Amino acid sequence: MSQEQQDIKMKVAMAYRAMQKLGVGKHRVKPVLRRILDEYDHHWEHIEAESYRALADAIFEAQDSQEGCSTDNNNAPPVAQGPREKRLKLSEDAMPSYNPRRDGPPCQPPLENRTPVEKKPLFEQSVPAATNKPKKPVPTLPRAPGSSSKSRGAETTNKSKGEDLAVALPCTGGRSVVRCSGGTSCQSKSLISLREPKTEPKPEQPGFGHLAVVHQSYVLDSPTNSHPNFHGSCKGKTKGKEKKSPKPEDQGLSTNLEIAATGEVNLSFICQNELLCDPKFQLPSIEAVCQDVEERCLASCKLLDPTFSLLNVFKEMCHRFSELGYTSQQQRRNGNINIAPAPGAQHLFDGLSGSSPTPRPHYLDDISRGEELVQISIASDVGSHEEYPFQFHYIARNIPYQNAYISISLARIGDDSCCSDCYDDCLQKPFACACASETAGVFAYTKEGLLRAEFLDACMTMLREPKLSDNIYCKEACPLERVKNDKQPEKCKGHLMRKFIKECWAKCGCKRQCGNRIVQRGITCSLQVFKTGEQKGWGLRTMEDLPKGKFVCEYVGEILTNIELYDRQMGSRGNARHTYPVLLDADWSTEGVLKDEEALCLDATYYGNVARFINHRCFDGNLIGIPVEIETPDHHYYHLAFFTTRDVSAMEELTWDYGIEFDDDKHPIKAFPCKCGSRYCRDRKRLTKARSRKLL
Ligand SMILES: C[S@@+](CC[C@H](N)C(=O)[O-])C[C@H]1O[C@@H](n2cnc3c(N)ncnc32)[C@H](O)[C@@H]1O
Repeated sequence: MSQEQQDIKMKVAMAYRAMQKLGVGKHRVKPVLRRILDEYDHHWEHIEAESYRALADAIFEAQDSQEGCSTDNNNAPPVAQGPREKRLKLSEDAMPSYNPRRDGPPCQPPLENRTPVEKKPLFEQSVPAATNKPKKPVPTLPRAPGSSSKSRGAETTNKSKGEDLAVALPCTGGRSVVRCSGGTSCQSKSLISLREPKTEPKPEQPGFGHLAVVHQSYVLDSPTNSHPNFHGSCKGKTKGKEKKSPKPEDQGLSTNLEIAATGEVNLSFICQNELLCDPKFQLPSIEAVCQDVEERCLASCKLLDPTFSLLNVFKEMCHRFSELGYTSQQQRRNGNINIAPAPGAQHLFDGLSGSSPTPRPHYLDDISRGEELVQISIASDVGSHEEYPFQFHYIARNIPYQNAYISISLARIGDDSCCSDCYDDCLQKPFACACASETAGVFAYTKEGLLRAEFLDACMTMLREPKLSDNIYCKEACPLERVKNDKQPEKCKGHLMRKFIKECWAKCGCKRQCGNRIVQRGITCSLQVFKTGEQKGWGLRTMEDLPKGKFVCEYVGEILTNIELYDRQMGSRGNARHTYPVLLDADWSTEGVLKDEEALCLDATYYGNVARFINHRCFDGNLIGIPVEIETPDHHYYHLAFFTTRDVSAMEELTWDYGIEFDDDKHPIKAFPCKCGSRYCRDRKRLTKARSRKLL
C-alpha cells in the first residue's frame, strides 16, 4: 500500500470516528463520504475542516431528504434521534462549511480567505445558550384565533412532541444551520416555535413546526432547495434562480420577510436583504429575539389589544431581529418589514388577523367560560367561515383598568344605605327597609323578581321622552368637555337624570337570595350570541320568553376614566371594532365637581361580558339600561343593568338604545351608520341618503 493510500485510509477512519461520536454509523457515513469526496475533488481539508462539519451536514441533509422533510419523529429511523441532538452541539462550535456546488458562488470571499470576524456572528446562533433561563410567565391575554391555544401550549411546554427550532443562515459565502430538534432535547421557548403533534392532524388549524430564519442570499442548489426553509436569492450573486421581492420599495436595505409553509408544520422566515452580510450586524440568537419579544409583550401589555395577532408577533420578531443585531452600534436599518405568506401558505394566516376567517373556538357552548351561572352559547348556524366574536376576554364583573377611583368600604356605607337589622328576604317584610330609600321607599323589584312596572315605566319615559328638566348640568367644567379641551372646556351639554335602583349588599342583614338582590346575582336567563345578518355584526338574543321587567344582564367592562377612554379611542387602530362604551354619568352633577379619576365609564371592547354583543336600537329597544347602586353609595360608580321593556319572545334579538346622537360630529366616539330598523331611527344622514338613492 502506498503512502498516499495509507494516508487516505487513515483519513477515512478518522472521518468514521468523528461521525461515530455524533452517533452516525459507518454504513451511513460511507456513501455520503464517497459522494462529497467527489464533490470536493478529494480535497480532504474541506471535509476535515470544523470537525468534519461538511460531512456531518451532508449526512443530515441526506437523512432529511430521505425523511422527505417529515418532522414526524415517529417516521424517523431509530438512529435519527442521536445525530439530531448532536447536530445542535456541532452547530455551536463548528464553522460553516462552504460547498461551492451546493452554495453557489460566495457573496464574500470563500471560507479560507475570510477573516474570523466575518464568520463569528454566524456561530453565535447557539440555541441552547438560553435553555437554562427561568421560564417567563406568558401573559394570558386575548389572542387572535388560532394563535391562542397553540401559543400558550408552546410557551408553557417545551416537551411537546417534536418541537423544533431551526435557524439556517446562508451568508458570507457559507451556510450555517443551527437546529434544535428532536422534541425533548430542545428547551427553547419561542412564541412561534410551535407544532401540533402529528398524531392529531388538523389541516384547517395548522400547527407550527420549524421556525427557520433563512438569509435570502442564495438559492441553494442542493436537495434542501426543495424545502421551504431553504430558499432565497441574492441578486446578481448567485447562479440560482432569482427571487423577486414582493414590492420594489421593500428591496435594498429594508428587511423583507416571507413566511412560507408546506406540509402542516413548517414556517420559514426569509430575510431578503443584505442584513446578514453586513459585518456590523451581529446576528442575535433566535432565543434572544424570542425572549426580547416576550419581554416587550409583558412590559407593554397590561392589557393586550384583542387584535393581537401572531402575524404582528412575527413582525415584531423581525424588528427585534434586525435591532438586536445592532445593539453594540445602536444602529438600525431603515425600511419596512414586510411579511407575506408565500403561495399556498395563506391558510396558516387565516384567523391570525382581524379580517380573516377564524377557526371555531372550543368554547362555543359557553363564551363566558363558566364565569356566569348559565351558559352563553354562540349560535351553531354560523357558517364555518364566519369570524367568531371571541377576541375579547370574558369577565362577569366590572374591573378597573388603571386610574379609575372607586372606593368600596364598609365604613363608607352609612346606616341609611344598608339594612343591617334585616334578615332573610327584605321584600317579604311589611315595611320597606333603608335599601328602598333610593326608590322613594318602595323596592324597585317585585316579589316575582321583576322590575316594578311603575318604576320601569318612569325610567322608560325619562329616556324616551325626556323633559328639559330631566337634564342636569355639571356645575363646573363637565368631565366630558374637559377631556375634549382641558384648558377651555365648553359648557356642559347636560346629562340625562336617571333613576337608580339600590340593592341590598354585604352590610345588610338579609340573605343572598333576598328579593332586593337581583343584578348582583348575575344572569339567569338563557342567552345566545348570534350573527344578525343585518349589517350589525353579532347580536344577542334570548332563548326563552322573557316577561316585561326581567333582568337580563349587566353591562360589564373595564372601568375607565374618561381620559383613559379618550386616549384609547384616539389610539385605537381604525380596523378595531369597538363596542360602544357606557358613560357612568347618571349622577355627575349631584356628585359635585368630579375629579378626572372619578368621571368613569365602562368599556367592554377588550374585557367584557355578554352585553358587549347587544346592538343598538333607536328609541324602542326591548331592553333598558338602569343604574344600580350596589357596593358604594358614591354614584360616580354604579352598575348598568338591562331589563326588558316589554315581553320578549324566545329567539328575539335583544337591543337597547345607546343614546347616540348620530348628528353629533364632535362626539369623541364616532357613531356607526345605524341599521336598527326602528321606525324612530335617529340616523337621519343615513335615512336621507337612502331616500335620495331611492329617488334617483
Ligand atoms: C356593543 S357592539 C354590539 C355587538 C356588535 N354588533 C358585534 O358584532 O360585536 C356595538 C357595535 O355594533 C354595531 N352596531 C350596534 N348596533 C348597530 C346598529 N343599530 N346598526 C349598525 N351597527 C350597529 C356597531 O358597529 C357598534 O359599534
